[in-house]
Amino acid sequence: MDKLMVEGGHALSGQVHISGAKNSAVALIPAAILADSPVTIDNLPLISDVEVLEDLLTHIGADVELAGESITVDPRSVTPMPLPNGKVKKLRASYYMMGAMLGKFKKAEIGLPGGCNLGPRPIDQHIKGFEALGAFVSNEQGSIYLHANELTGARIYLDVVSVGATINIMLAAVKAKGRTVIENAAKEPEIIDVATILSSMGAVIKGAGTDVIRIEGKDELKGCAHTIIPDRIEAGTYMIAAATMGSEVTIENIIPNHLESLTAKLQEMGVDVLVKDDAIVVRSNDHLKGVDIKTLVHPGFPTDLQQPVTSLLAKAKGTSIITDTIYNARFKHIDELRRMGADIKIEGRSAMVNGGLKLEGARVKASDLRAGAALVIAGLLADGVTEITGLHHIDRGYEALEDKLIGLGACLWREEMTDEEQDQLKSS
Ligand SMILES: CC(=O)N[C@H]1[C@@H](OP(=O)(O)OP(=O)(O)OC[C@H]2O[C@@H](n3ccc(=O)[nH]c3=O)[C@H](O)[C@@H]2O)O[C@H](CO)[C@@H](O)[C@@H]1O
Ligand SMILES: C=C(OP(=O)(O)O)C(=O)O
Repeated sequence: MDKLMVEGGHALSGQVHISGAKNSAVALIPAAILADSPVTIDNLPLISDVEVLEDLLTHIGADVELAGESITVDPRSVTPMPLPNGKVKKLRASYYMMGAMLGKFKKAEIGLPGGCNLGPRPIDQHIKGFEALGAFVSNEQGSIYLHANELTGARIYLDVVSVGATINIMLAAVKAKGRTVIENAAKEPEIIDVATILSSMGAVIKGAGTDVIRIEGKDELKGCAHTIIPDRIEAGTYMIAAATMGSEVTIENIIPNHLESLTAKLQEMGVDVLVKDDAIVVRSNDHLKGVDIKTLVHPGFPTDLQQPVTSLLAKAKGTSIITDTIYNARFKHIDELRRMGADIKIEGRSAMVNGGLKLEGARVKASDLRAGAALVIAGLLADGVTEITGLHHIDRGYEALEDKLIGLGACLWREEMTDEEQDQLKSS
């Protein structure tokens, strides 16, 4: 088991290339089994969530071939084999195997998903959607059992705007008889990406990216080729790192309007942000001021950038309040930032950051993916060396994080943990 050592104080400059979106990739790979012939997906992020999904698809009989950042899934031998806990627990998005297998086979047996521990993450809206399409759903001993005699299109109003439920219902509904309408649907760019691949397979989907999505089910879907959109959260993480430590950093291979809410907040703080066609240039300075931020569904400020941006707010002078309206317990990074000298208090769903204090390197633990990103950014800023454990969380969602940061001039490296350190980590 490794820990990440980050030596702070090095300015960042240069270009960083952004990978394909994790939250698209993890839906597109399960979607591939809906086709009757091979599906090729390009711009694949090389992250552990993707590796686990490849294993899950292989386990159910798909022929999966990887070539660099391209994956080809031949779904012709796939069977509705149960996917119990184990690998399924390693990521959140294994829940997309429910929608995809229900659509394909009218049955599925899948362990409850894992993913970042951000407080309660129910899947009641996914289940409500599957039931509306005609599935019988039960939850026994940590697994969800789904089966349907027939899937029939339905009108489904989501009580909570949910990315996962919207996509999962789309995956099942493309194979249902007749029309499905999802109301109060999520509008994140990854939903449009899923609609695009399903449309390339021959599905008819209208309204993805708005809060009403209409789907005409099809008996057969064909193979296709698809390129994943850039990862707006990875891009946002590098924008925040650049705003924290950058002289001039260009974030390349992105769709800038996916990042408007972050761009606006950075500008409000006094960061110079130049938006180009497929890149953003971030120039920082030492006179940043604190701002208030509220996370919202897209196109609002993404909850997945709430933790990384907290490290930047710790640098900015004055008080900032950051409120997470999506997850009320997404604050496990705060204790660790405090260990590094940050002055942050939590009140309900908000963190109050008294910024402008010096941070010192410390031993800290990443409790989840974006907490890890927050600690790396704090480590870049802090005096001395920060030791970060819990790297498996970071590896779920950031391709080549160290290489990309080293390319910008940061100083960081992995070291193997001693047996004693591993024991301490397990008992903490
Ligand atoms: C793999 C993936 O794409 N993960 C993203 C996805 O997670 P995920 O799809 O799990 O998040 P949702 O959009 O579903 O969750 C939004 C909110 O709705 C609640 N909820 C959700 C479903 C449900 O059935 N019932 C319910 O109450 C959740 O607890 C949460 O408070 O969107 C989140 C919100 O943008 C992001 O943080 C995650 O990075
Ligand atoms: C919360 C996240 O991921 P997941 O939903 O996969 O746990 C994230 O990407 O920040």
